[in-house]
Amino acid sequence: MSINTAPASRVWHNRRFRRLATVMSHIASHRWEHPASRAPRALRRWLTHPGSLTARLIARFPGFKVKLLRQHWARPNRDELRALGLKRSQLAIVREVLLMSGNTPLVFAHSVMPRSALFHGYQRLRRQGTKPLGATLFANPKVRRSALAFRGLDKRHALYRRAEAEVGPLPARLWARRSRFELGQARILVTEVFLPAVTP
Ligand SMILES: C=C(O[C@@H]1C=C(C(=O)O)C=C[C@H]1O)C(=O)O
Repeated sequence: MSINTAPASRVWHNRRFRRLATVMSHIASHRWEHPASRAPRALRRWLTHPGSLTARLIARFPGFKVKLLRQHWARPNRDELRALGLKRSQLAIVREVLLMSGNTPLVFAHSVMPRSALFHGYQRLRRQGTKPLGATLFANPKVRRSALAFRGLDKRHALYRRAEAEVGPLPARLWARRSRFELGQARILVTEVFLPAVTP
């Protein structure tokens, strides 16, 4: 019977390396990334569509409507603060909607609009109501959109849990995209979580 005679230090280093590899792969699977290559093929065209998601949904689904869930002052999630360059203490208006086809939810959208953006550039968004955000943003030629970033979401992510709270049980993994809409110095962050009905 061979006994593992590797010096204790090498065993320790292997354990440490395995732990580091586990942490790195956890971070990697929880990073917003640019290629949507890991997303299901059927969803990739939706995820990477550069234009208005509202317009694309209206073209493909009957009875489009925006169900406003809430639009309130709140503290953005930690990864949203980073994406908008905000400090932890800074509040923003958080707008959450379901984009629907009749009574079927298609997308859970979560938009973060910092106070500075609402008073310097995006004044009209304070009273957006059930008018799709995209109708306002894409109508303004001065608005610039950042590159789209993508990630898979599961129960560990706050936006997965919010979507599930609104629409009920969901598949274990959803795919989302997000981008910044910039108007001069003003910027808002829009995240769209795609629900199963988008790719029936
Ligand atoms: C940015 C767009 O606006 C859509 C409508 C939203 C809303 O009304 O809150 C939020 C995100 C988008 O899915 C778009 O149509 O691309």
